[in-house]
Amino acid sequence: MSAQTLAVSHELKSWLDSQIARGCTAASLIDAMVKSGHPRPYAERVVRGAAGGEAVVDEGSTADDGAFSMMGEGAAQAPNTLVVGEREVQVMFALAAPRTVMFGDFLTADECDRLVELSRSKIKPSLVVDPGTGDFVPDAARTSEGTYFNHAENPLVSSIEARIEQMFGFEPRQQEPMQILRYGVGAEYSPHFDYFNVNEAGGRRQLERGGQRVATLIMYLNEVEAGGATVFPSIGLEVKPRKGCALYFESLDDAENVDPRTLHGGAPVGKGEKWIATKWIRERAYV
Ligand SMILES: O=C(O)CCC(=O)C(=O)O
Ligand SMILES: [Fe+2]
Repeated sequence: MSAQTLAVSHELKSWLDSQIARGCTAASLIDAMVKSGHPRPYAERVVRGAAGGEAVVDEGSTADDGAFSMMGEGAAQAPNTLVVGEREVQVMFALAAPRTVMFGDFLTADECDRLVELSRSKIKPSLVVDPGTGDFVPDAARTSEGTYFNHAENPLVSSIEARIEQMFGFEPRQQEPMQILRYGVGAEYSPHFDYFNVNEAGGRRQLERGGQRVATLIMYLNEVEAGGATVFPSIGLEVKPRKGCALYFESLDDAENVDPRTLHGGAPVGKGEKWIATKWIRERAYV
């Protein structure tokens, strides 16, 4: 299976074929898939492929039960382990709204160590998007240091980008470049939204670069001795960093509106340091 091939279960494929044969529109199929828990970008790509007569189904794929898309089937039926290419990713917890899922073993310990190693020499104080201009500027609310990797900058980054596509259906070009953050003792990232505010000039400027941020994946690269949780104050959720785990959340609700319940931040580190890699996902290709 190539990195670009989407995993589609045989059940989903036959359901799509039967619905298309009945004359259902692509839009209604996509809506039905979203209602049953599939991420919308995955649904759109699968349906577009199916309607064009080229539904992507891979007979030999071990991921053919749909990776993340399988999780929409309800807690009792949803698998606790997702097979993504050659990896087995654990589902640690799942919250329905805002859709938030913690995955274990998303990265290997070795992948985490290599990302930290490659970043250590090039990190600088972190920037945030200026609401007025849309430029990236330093900010007291974000006392971490950071750097980033361009798309496919090295084979490790490429393989993580491909894994995100296989797991969630987000093509690499929809993924912003991978951001790396390091927080020392006391460093934090105050609660914020990852989505852009259409009422601010800077937000509108960012929206021109591939649309809204629809989802975020925060990958934890080390064990933090104390503090450093990712906190969601509006819903009372606190996620402790665990090396190799990845926290996924969707910034848009089922009606495709930005969801203020996704307010989140990085709590101050109490002891040790905290390293994360973040992928923000756009509606369309990031330009
Ligand atoms: O440090 C954290 O846990 C949160 C990071 C974050 O919010 C982001 O990268 O957008
Ligand atoms: Fe964030």
